Amino acid sequence: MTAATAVAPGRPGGSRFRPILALLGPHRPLLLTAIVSGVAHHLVVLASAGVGAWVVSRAITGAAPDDLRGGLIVLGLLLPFLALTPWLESHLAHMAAFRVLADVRGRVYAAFERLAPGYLLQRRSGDLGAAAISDVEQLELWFAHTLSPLISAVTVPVAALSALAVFHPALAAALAPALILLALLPAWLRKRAAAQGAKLRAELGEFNAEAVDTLQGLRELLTSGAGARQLDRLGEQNRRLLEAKLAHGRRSGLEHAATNAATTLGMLAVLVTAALLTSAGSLQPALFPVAVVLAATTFAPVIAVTDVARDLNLVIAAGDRIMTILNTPAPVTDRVTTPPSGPVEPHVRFEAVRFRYAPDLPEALAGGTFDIAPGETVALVGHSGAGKSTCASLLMRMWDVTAGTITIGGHDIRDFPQDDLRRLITLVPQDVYLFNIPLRDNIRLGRPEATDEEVETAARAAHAHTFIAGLPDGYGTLPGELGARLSGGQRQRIAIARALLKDAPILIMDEAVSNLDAESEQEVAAMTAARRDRTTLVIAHRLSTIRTADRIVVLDDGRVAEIGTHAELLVTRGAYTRLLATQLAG
Ligand SMILES: Nc1ncnc2c1ncn2[C@@H]1O[C@H](COP(=O)(O)OP(=O)(O)OP(=O)(O)O)[C@@H](O)[C@H]1O
Repeated sequence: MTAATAVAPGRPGGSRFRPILALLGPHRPLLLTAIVSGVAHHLVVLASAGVGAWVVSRAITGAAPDDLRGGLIVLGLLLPFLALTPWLESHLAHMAAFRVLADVRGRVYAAFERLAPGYLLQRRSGDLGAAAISDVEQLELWFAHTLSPLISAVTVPVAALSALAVFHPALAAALAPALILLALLPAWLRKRAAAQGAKLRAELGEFNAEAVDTLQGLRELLTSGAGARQLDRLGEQNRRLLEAKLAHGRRSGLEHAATNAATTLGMLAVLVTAALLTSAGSLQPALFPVAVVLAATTFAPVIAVTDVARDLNLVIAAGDRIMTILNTPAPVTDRVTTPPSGPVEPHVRFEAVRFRYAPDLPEALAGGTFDIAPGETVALVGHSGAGKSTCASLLMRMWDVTAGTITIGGHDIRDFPQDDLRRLITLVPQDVYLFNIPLRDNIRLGRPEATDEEVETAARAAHAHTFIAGLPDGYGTLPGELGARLSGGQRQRIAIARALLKDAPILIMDEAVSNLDAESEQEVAAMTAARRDRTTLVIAHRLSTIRTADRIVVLDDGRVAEIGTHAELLVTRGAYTRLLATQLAG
């Protein structure tokens, strides 16, 4: 799925905002108070402008100072509210917005974990980064700068129109068309705006993904001489992003110009009507400036909201992308809350396991049955795509089997809560990811409470201590500082130290395919240490690992072709022998 297709289809009308509003959660009262303050602010501005204009027009038409006192007292009383209400609105709206943003960020990252890895594999990490960071940031526009002005933009014109109607209905009638035009403008352009917003956010996500890809693969690009080509791809994506931004800007500019035209027309209409009414004697001369000032003040909240409304399409698109992530069902869910009672024997069994990654894809596993007895090492071998990694992923419940069962100690793995299941299993992957925290904390990832001594003991057993101790900062070294200076083997030994420290009874090892020739004695020794007394499933590529395994399961196109020891399988001269001849390194 690309970023573009990850965007949920547009929903009509106000329902487009409902999911975004639902993100408010417990911060609703805070935002409501901000909205009330915002509306109060605009009404106070309207009232003070009207009263001010009235006082001025009375003064210049020769009213006695005593006649002005009432108006001046009202102005004095309104003054503190004029100062206080905008501050309250901005402060509370930002407080609510930032809290919502923090909550949503947390929920998006929690969703990443819940969806891992099935959904994440289908989306590019740069695009996910965009969802997690910039899409969430985009919501600030809605919560801090849109909701309150939106409500003011409705209430203030209603109040102004009512006041004008009291002066003379014709004044209200003169102002109404411009206000209606302003209200309809965003609605007219909404469809185009929504499509542009979705496209812009999607192109931004794709650009992020492309940029992250380029940075992550910089070494490969340089060594394969593909740097210029990748730069072209990045340039092409940049051009598409620019086009999306320009289209968005063009519509935005058009909306801005139309807003100005409607405002000017509305002002003119009120001015002309008031002049005609005054000269006809239907409006007190003192109310002429009041009517004009009221009309002018009415437009301020409406213009403020049309200004932000121009970018609302981006908020909707960002909200859609976030909701897509939050609403995607997890590929695996807990069906129990407690694990089976009593000790669990680390005996793993795959029983007629069938699995396909999606209903329209062929079966990756088509009925595999095999056992790994407690303490036994089983090497899973087979050609590329035979289903080895799929077996490991299913055992860790990254996905659920389509048919058949996987059991540990006789219990279906679906009868364990996922956290309990993963406490029983540790994985040493092919590509070890090291977080940019000290090596010692990288090692204690699975057991944060482990002491420094325990970390060192695990590192010694994994034959990682000598090279770590040789680094200037030893166990305090940040992997980021090391850059690419750690070899694949060293990374794997750190992963083995992690596994040893976690001390789970079941171990899955995904042996590195690369650098088979560079296999060091230390790595072999580390692997042997990790396997000792553990039920071990090795996705094996090295002949030395395979030969020392207790049993070998040969997979062929998702089926178990043969099971036996190295010596036994050599005798049968079947799939294993053919595999040895063509693929396995010694
Ligand atoms: N996330 C996925 N989505 C769809 N199909 C997948 C996915 N992962 C693997 N497959 C497919 O499932 C089949 C088994 O793949 P798997 O990765 O288990 O093979 P493997 O034996 O581990 O291969 P290799 O040695 O190359 O890693 C292959 O046809 C592969 O293309």
